[in-house]
Amino acid sequence: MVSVRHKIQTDNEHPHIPPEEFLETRISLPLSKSMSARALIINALTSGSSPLPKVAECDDTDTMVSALRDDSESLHRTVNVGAAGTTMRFLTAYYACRPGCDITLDGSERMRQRPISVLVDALRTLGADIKYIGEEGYPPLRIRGKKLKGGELSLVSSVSSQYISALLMTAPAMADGLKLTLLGEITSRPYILMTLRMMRDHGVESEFYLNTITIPPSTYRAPSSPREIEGDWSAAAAWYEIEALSAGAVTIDNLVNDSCQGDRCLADIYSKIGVDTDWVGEDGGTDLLANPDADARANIDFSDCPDLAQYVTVTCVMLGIPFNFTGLHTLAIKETDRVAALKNELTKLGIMLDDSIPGTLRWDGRRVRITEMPVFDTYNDHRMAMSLAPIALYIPGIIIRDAEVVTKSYPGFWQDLSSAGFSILEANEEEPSDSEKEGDK
Ligand SMILES: O=C(O)C1=C[C@@H](OP(=O)(O)O)[C@@H](O)[C@H](O)C1
Ligand SMILES: C=C(OP(=O)(O)O)C(=O)O
Repeated sequence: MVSVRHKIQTDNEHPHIPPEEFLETRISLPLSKSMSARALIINALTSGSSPLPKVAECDDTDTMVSALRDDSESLHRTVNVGAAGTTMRFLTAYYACRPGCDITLDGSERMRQRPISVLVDALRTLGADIKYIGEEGYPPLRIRGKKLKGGELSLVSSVSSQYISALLMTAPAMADGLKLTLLGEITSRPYILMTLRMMRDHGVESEFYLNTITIPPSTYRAPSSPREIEGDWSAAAAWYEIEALSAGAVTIDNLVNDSCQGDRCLADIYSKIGVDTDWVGEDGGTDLLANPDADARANIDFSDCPDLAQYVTVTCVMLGIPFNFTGLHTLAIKETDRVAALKNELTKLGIMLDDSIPGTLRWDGRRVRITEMPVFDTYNDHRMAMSLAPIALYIPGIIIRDAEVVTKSYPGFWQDLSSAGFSILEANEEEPSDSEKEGDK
């Protein structure tokens, strides 16, 4: 639990930012965990020695690194992926097509509630041997690896793109390759394109025409120099939020404009709610420049970029920008039910969000005055902690419980916030009661 303050003092209703307390910082973001996960799986599927780029240093990537490292030592074991959904889904397909392995794949309590049947059904149709150990449709899984037959398959694509990426990366090793027809709305499409692009870097061509992706049987080839893993655009969201709320000077060192990460659309989203991006900023960095619009209203579809929703929601409520967000149907099966978590936590700021239409979140701009210092819960979700922390710019002294959750994707988050001028204090778990305080005297 940490208490987050910033030098900027405001009154809650009418935030003001004294010029002498100007926020100025230069940040180097953690590397993309999505690119890292793909680089690691593709590298493991590439025969011979393949140079591996520098990957992210965070819980989700560490889990994947150790699972794949231990893979050469034992084919029969239990692998626990903790809270890493991408790792869970990618390893399921990886082990299913790895002849000779017999793996029990498990995760955190929450992972056991995150559905995986779309992927398991698909892999079984392609010839895989996978059994549910506990509840049907959810981890843990027992996977006995074998050469998969592959072939033609139709798949519901509105639940998670991770199932699709997992199948695509293992497709070249299938006897007949894979012809995958995506049914329904495709969620998180840019992540699928990232997968295909990184496969192409390793010599595997594919065709994505209308809603069908075709990958012939083929082998991955090591590129002469591997694609560098970029700074994480999803992690940049906290800094766009900080810039929007502080109107300070935030420079980011390692953002790629022509990125293969779909969350690059962050720059476009924030240009509509008050932050411009100057790509050729100070000393080669990217400068974020607040450009507030008093009449802004935000209508945003998050189906291509679900990981940005929490940051943009908190930004809008703090800036008083009414919104209508759509494409949020997958948020219920992430680290927590993110819409429910946002609704709960923002009531602590006197804000009522409306999620009566499934997959949407709306706010009409009204708030009621709060009288208590908010103590925020984080629901084992790194993005709850990171999106709520910037509220300290308006309400110094907020408390964030279980602040260490950020290590899932951004272990240096609190350190980076400190260097930007926030003061992060360890808060006592239990406030002393009045009688205890009396007794101390
Ligand atoms: O493939 C990936 O690297 C990811 C895909 C997205 O998940 P969904 O496809 O389940 O939306 C995203 O939310 C997740 O953080 C990372
Ligand atoms: C949803 C996320 O991760 P995962 O699905 O990999 O657990 C995330 O990082 O926001």
